[in-house]
Amino acid sequence: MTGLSRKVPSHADAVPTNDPMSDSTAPQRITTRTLQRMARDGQRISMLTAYDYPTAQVLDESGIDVLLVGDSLAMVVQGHETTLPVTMDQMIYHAEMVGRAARRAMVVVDLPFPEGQLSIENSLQCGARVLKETECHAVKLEGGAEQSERIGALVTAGIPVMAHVGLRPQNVLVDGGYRVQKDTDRLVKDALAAESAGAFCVLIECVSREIGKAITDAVSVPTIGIGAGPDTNGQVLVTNDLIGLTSGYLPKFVRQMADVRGTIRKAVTDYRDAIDDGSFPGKKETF
Ligand SMILES: Nc1nc(=O)c2c([nH]1)NC[C@@H]1CN(c3ccc(C(=O)N[C@@H](CCC(=O)O)C(=O)O)cc3)CN21
Ligand SMILES: CC(C)C(=O)C(=O)O
Ligand SMILES: [Mg+2]
Repeated sequence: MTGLSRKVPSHADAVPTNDPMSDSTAPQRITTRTLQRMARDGQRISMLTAYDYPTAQVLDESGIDVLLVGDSLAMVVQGHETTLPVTMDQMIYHAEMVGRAARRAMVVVDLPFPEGQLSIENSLQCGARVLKETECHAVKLEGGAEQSERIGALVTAGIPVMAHVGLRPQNVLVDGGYRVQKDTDRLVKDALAAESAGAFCVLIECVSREIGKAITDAVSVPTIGIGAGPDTNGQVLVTNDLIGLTSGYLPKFVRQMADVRGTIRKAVTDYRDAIDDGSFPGKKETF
């Protein structure tokens, strides 16, 4: 432990305001500046994926700082083998639900394959759709140095960008699988290029602890790791992995903190058994 502490904020921390147009019970929204201040003050940033309204609501109420409408929804919600099939329209549909639910958290939306690889103008259109059609606040884009120009154009247009370096799941077919990334020089260069281009934060996936620290030391924007060790400014996981809703293989970096599949299975089999033996509906559930 490093003695760093993490205040768990809640909706009770709402900042009162005299503005009659603003909801005085609303908690103060996490922004790009909040994240930068947290990183500077040594306060760790928590981030999780969210794909729907009720889940986003409970994550937001629990004090998670950043919600990610990840393109992992292709795998954990849609049941695809990779993140490649999910479309921009589908991302928008889920981003609408998550944006509607989040009151305190900043909400970031992945640009799905291949929207972050086509023309810069196309990426601007996608980023603008996220800001105009959903109540979300930023986009995330896989890539580093080679994405500098695109990141710059998005930020200039008023669209905040989180860069995603290290393992890039949208490259899985080229790479032939998900591998820990080892090229320190290239990874540090990617993060520095993303920062210079205007990214407000760098997400680092699947690298050694040493590389996670080297990147965090090299850049002045916050870093958020997934499988990047404990020295990044924040951590992110796929919520379904965290709560035990994912079936099958879990990456080494996951800590499964609950067994929601088991909880649902028990509720559902209890329900089935209660129908079976005639005990449901009982007196209390009958008019
Ligand atoms: N459910 C889920 N969780 C995730 O974290 C996740 C997704 N889906 N989909 C998109 C990407 C893909 N991710 C992955 C998937 C697998 C590994 C993996 O198998 N890693 C190996 C390392 C192999 C090596 O040693 O190079 C491991 O052992 O964890 C890593 C990241 C992270 N993302
Ligand atoms: C794994 C995280 C970082 C992500 O990009 C996603 O959920 O799509
Ligand atoms: Mg993603």
